Amino acid sequence: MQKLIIYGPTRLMGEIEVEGAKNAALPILTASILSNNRVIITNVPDIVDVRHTIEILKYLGCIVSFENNTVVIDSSSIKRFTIPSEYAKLMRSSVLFMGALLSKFKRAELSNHPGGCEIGQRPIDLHILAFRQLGIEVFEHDNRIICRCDKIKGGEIFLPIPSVGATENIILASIFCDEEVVIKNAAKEPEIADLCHFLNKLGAKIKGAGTHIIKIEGVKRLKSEEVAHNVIPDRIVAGTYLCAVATCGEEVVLKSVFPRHLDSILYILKNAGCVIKESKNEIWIKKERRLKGGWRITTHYYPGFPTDLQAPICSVFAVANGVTIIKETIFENRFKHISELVKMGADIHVEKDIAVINGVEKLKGCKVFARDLRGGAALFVAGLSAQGVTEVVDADYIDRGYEKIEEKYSLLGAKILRIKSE
Ligand SMILES: CC(=O)N[C@H]1[C@@H](OP(=O)(O)OP(=O)(O)OC[C@H]2O[C@@H](n3ccc(=O)[nH]c3=O)[C@H](O)[C@@H]2O)O[C@H](CO)[C@@H](O)[C@@H]1O
Ligand SMILES: C=C(OP(=O)(O)O)C(=O)O
Repeated sequence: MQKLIIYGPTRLMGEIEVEGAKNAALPILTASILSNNRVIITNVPDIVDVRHTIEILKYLGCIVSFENNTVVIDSSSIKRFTIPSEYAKLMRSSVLFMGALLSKFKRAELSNHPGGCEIGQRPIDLHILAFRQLGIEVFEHDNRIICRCDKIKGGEIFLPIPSVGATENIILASIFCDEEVVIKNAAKEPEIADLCHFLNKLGAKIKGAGTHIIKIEGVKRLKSEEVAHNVIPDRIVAGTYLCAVATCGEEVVLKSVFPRHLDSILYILKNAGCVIKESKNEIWIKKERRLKGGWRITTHYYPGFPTDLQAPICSVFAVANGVTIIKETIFENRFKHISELVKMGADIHVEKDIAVINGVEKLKGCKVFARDLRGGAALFVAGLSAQGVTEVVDADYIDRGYEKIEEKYSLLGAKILRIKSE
């Protein structure tokens, strides 16, 4: 078990490089099993979910190395098409191996419902319905999902919800489809566009990534040459830095970032009183005065306000001036950080999917429990700004998606100690 001890209050100053995106790296690493040659993926964050994905790749038979944020994968000796329960349970993105293995072997088995943070029910009904539309037989028994097909049919698949995972799984399963597959109401998240960019480098024919209509023209085979790909910057990690500066104050430059992926949060922070300047790959943020609350923030699919930044933005407005209302529309159980923020002195009330935040002057450090990845990040941000010592217990959740968080924030002046215990 990991604990982070944060000595607040902190003012954050300096420059920081934003790491590669977890939610792009995970599907890209999964998709690499389709390649006929070595793939070299750079800018891969060194986080627990990436380590787990590499374990799965090795279990399947791939030869994988991971050094200096670069993963090299040789999948020529891959022989298995089953993801055992202990791996499936580790993280949500284990479900994406279904689509990739179906393209590779026309068979796939996930021996458990995909795991990950408990932020809602997170069914996979849309993935399964879509697979069936592609002509794949899907059997479900207990939590096991077994898929097989002779070929992947083409056709139109309408998603009633623009699910990120379902969009990615359909794309992965359709690479060798007989006729064109058209996904309507596809998710538009930049991480999906990055996955498609990588697959096209491998030789797939995907058009429309980043829009609501994605078209996959089946190919007979992928190219045989080695492919390299650099993962896009993590907009949620970048957004968390922005929230940290907006909560604690002072001046930071984020480097290696795509500002256009962060429009929704930049809009709020600028209007709340942060001074922000952007260039192509950098964001400069300065916060000198207490921010103005009084906002209504609703989480939405991209390019709306991301659910993954809902928890960190709660910490920002917990200490702003005025009442801010936050509505979580994507996941049913994503307010677990609120009771912990209240322990730190925040004045927040939750009613179903709405959190009403009445900003207080200051938070005070105490012992708090991370219950999921971004909720843990929110407590971390709150701890940086709080008076005194904050102990974030179960920081293992944070390690799923933030690379060496205490080292990165120490570079900006934070004082943080990591304690590992059994
Ligand atoms: C690894 C990864 O990329 N994770 C991201 C991905 O998760 P994930 O791919 O799991 O999220 P989805 O976009 O699929 O989920 C959105 C909503 O659709 C529902 N749903 C989804 C699939 C399905 O078959 N049936 C169904 O009802 C979910 O319960 C949720 O309420 O997108 C989420 C929404 O931006 C982010 O919070 C996660 O960080
Ligand atoms: C919910 C998240 O991840 P996952 O879908 O992998 O659980 C997240 O990144 O905030």
